[in-house]
This record gives sequence, structure tokens and C-alpha cells, in this order.
Amino acid sequence: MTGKFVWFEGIPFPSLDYSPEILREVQESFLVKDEDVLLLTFPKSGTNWLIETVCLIYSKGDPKWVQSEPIWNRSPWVENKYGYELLKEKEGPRLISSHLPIQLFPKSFFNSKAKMIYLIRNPRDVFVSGYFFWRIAKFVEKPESLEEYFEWFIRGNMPFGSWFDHTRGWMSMRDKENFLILSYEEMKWDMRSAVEKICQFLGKKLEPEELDSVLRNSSFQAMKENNMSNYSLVKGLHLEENGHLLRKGVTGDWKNHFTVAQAEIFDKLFQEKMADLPQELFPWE
Ligand SMILES: Nc1ncnc2c1ncn2[C@@H]1O[C@H](COP(=O)(O)O)[C@@H](OP(=O)(O)O)[C@H]1O
Ligand SMILES: CCc1ccc(OS(=O)(=O)O)cc1
Repeated sequence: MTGKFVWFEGIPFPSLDYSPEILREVQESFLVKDEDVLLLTFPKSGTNWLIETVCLIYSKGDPKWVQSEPIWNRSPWVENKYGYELLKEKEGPRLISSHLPIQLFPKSFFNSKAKMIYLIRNPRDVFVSGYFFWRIAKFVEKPESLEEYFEWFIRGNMPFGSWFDHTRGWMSMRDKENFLILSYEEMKWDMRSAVEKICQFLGKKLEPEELDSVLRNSSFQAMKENNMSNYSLVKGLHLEENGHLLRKGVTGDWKNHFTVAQAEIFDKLFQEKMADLPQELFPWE
């Protein structure tokens, strides 16, 4: 992996609106406010699903907001120029998205009471989802084969760096009361309970019919049909014409793509890198 990336502090960022200057400024000077809510993920963990869900919780299940404003404006990315400029101007409580590793995150967060949701997903499914997504993205070097991307992934030579380092880094926050760890798997297995967990964490109360509407409007099908959330607005510009952000939306797709040898290498690496963390943190293991 060599071209079409912006490198900062040893991490490759997409060549879309990211620069070392902005990344440094975000880290040093972006002011996180106590009332902000931060949505943090490694790419392809279900970021957009989480954003959609939290937006719907904020609108008490009313789909007007998610159907009228692009997802990247509702919860802008703090680390790219577009999102950073938008966030600096935003009044009141903000939703903020980020893929940044902990060591590059705005320093002000660590002295604030802002709440953060860290969404994790089985890295094997993150791998498969990423493989198909980066092949339709125009702003990163495309992996030529699954084998090549496997090498990138296990070495951490890929957009936003190593999944293992990212996850280990943020997991160090797990005992803080303003930090919630959620998994893509628990959202898939029991979305009602996952939404209730998010509401409890954010101090939001939904009536039963509002909760039903959150579930309906954040479903895979609803998001796939919502042009404000499915990235169809940037097709041709940033994504290939035939590309879909919402691809399959399932757990365990990795079993359709890994060879036995790759699965063994991955298991061994996961054990090596994550052994000292409580295994309950990883519901798919
Ligand atoms: N409402 C939803 N329900 C389930 N999965 C969803 C979803 N919205 C997005 N996803 C999945 O989340 C992944 C994209 O993650 P991110 O938002 O972090 O880029 C894709 O996974 P797949 O490629 O496995 O289908 C996409 O299909
Ligand atoms: C606007 C094009 C775009 C940018 C970033 C995306 O997601 S991710 O940051 O790579 O997870 C998707 C589409």
C-alpha cells in the first residue's frame, strides 16, 4: 500500500478532505463541549447505522430529520475539513462522528463530560465490509485482491491504521462513566435492547411508539432507501456508480470469504493482540 493516502503520525488517512494541518489542529484546538455526543468507530463497524439511530432517538422517532439532511451534516466528522468547519460553527449540543484513534483525538475531550459511544464489530466482518467498500471508494488506494487486503489489515496498513490498535486504545476508556461500548452484533441480535441502552446512556426517554419508529426507520431496508443516509448523493463523485455503502448488513459474512488458513492466522493474531482484555467485551468471540 503506497499511494492515494494522507499520512499523519504513522496512520494512513483517505485522500478526501484530510490534511496533516487540520488533523493537528483538531487534536490540539478543537473544543469538545460537555453537552456534545461523540460517535466513535473503526471504519466499517456500522458507523452510519449508529449515527442514524442516535439521530432518530434525538428526533423521538420522527424520520423528517434523517430524510431531509445528509448524514454527514447531522453528525459531522471532526477530522476532515468539511466536518471540522461545520462543527466549529454549530451552536448547542452537537453530534460528532469520528474514526480517529485515541492518540489523535481532540485533547479537550479527555477533560470534558461529553458522552462517547464506541461501536465495535467483529474485525473479520469489518475486514470483509472494508474490502468491498474500499474497492468502490474513489478516495483510497483500492486493494487488488482479498489476499492483498488481508496483508494490509493484519499489518494495520490501511485507512485509519490497525483495527487492533484502534480498539485497544479506545477500550482503555471502558471504565469511564461517559463512555459506552456497544457492538454491531448486539444491534443486529436485539436492536430494541440496543436502542434502550443508548437512550439510558444519553438520558433520553422514548414512548413505546417512538421507539418502534426508531427501529423501523433505522432498519437496513429503510436506510438503504434513504438517499440522505445511503451515500447515493456522492455516487460518481466519491463512490463508483455501482457502489453501495449498505451492502449486506449481516453478521458472520466473513465465513463466506476467509480461507481456513486466513481464519487461523486471524484467530492467532486476535489472541495475541487482545488476550489481556476481558473477552466479554467481544460478544462475537
Ligand atoms: N441499518 C443497518 N443495519 C445493518 N447493517 C448496516 C445498517 N446500515 C449500515 N450497515 C452496515 O454497516 C457497514 C458499513 O459500516 P460503516 O457505516 O461503518 O461504514 C456495512 O456492512 P456490510 O458491508 O457488511 O454490509 C453496512 O451494510
Ligand atoms: C463522502 C464519501 C465517504 C467518505 C467516508 C465514508 O466512510 S468512511 O469514513 O470511510 O467510513 C464513506 C463515504
